Amino acid sequence: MANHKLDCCLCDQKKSQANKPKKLTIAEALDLQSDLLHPDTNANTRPKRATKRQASLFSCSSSAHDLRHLELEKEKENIASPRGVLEACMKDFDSHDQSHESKATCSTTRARSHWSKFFKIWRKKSFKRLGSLPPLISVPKIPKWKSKSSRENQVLSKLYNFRSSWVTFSLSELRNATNNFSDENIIGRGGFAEVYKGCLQDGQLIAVKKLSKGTTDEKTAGFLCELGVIAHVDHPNTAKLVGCCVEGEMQLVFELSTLGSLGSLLHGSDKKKLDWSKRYKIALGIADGLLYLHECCHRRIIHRDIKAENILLTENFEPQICDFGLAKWLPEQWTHHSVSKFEGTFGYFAPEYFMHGIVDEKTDVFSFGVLLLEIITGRPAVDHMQQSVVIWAKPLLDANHIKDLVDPSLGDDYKREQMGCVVLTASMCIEHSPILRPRMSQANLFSYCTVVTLLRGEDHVLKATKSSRRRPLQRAYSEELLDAQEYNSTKHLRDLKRFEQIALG
Ligand SMILES: Nc1ncnc2c1ncn2[C@@H]1O[C@H](COP(=O)(O)OP(=O)(O)OP(=O)(O)O)[C@@H](O)[C@H]1O
Repeated sequence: MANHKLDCCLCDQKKSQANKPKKLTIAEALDLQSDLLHPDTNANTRPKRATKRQASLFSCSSSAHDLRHLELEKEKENIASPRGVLEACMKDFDSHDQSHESKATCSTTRARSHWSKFFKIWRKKSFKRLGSLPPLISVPKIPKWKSKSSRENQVLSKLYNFRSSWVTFSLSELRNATNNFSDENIIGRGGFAEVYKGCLQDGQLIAVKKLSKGTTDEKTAGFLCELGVIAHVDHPNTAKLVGCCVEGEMQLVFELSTLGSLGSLLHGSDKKKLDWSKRYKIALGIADGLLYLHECCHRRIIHRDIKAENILLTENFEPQICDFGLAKWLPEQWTHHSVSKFEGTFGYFAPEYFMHGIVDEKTDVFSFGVLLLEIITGRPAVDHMQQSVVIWAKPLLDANHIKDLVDPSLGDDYKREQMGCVVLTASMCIEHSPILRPRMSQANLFSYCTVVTLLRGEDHVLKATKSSRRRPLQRAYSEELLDAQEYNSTKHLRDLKRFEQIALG
């Protein structure tokens, strides 16, 4: 699960260790982020770090842990978050058995009632196949006077009728599928999980994400968060959940993406497989997936960990966004979500997230811009010298030196017009002011810039956007914040210093 801390491993630990973002101290992270925000800033004006580094850096580690704990507690109480909804209803279900009255608590909201029924069925295991969870807005209001069984039947019929199904697996089924979780079947390692390749009895290839790292609380929280979000997600460019298992360790089962992650291809020995047409297809697909999460699905979802390792590739090089362990639902009326703890992957953090803990669509857009730079240049977000691709690329982007930006392994083998569109999109997405960054509906403009895309009939994004419940174009909180103050270099530096002080206690 993606509960990264700045002081812990910042990316998955796949066999190829080369070119991976490295473990950074807070001070190093601050320096890098300062560079990222101010490539031109004189080194003397950067936050000093030598003495701070000596200050026991990882007192910070324990305070971060405490903050995480606090955040978990807060989220448990917040029924607007997937974790909150799930846990509240698990609790309600427990108490339901002891007292008939407590049922009323759960039925105070349709959402909680819905989840409560779900858990009841799931735990009793009276059947194995469940419909994926319908969007909460579609759950019918059930009059309180109706009998319990009548209400249950209505909810169940909704569950059955809702789109594709996912399965509750037994541990023995997953053991059989993965050769008893043999090391040879491991295809990925993340901060909190090992991922095993497997094959079900009917021949379906699967990836089993076994949450084996972290405390029980962390594992449970990560499992509930990812399950709560992914159950609402259904798009060609998002990972496909097959089911889950709660026997032994908690496990999520996905369709196998045979080519693994974009990160492992782009920064590994199989880079040659990624010619320009594939890279372009991948960029378009990720943009479609992210647009769907932000603006077209039932919930407004901020992924919070868009990076090359979290983009899976099917055998046709169709990208699928995975790892929803950090994802947040934002209620419609919320301008943003604030976090007090930094989770995600260094090198992909938007400035306003790093400085103010602001999470909204624009923070994902920034990460998407970094990802586009990786696709164009073939460089990792942060290389083994801890150099950020953003800092490296910025002068070349500003001077429009496209030839110097392009991955040397591509040579001249790319379509100029497509490359121009992707470069332009990347440079817009990594603007340090979120106001200047496009939304995904705009970031996706590049998919309409080329004849190739139009010939392929990829107007589905436009259609999807039109047909979806369009939200009024609300200004993001980060936009308001930066509008209210002229965000200049001096203020950036002051913010950096303040953050350093908070981080170092
Ligand atoms: N469905 C899948 N098909 C193929 N490989 C997969 C699949 N799911 C995950 N992987 C591999 O496992 C790796 C880790 O998966 P994932 O990112 O979900 O784990 P995590 O513990 O949440 O990681 P992180 O530390 O990034 O949060 C991926 O980068 C990918 O290489």
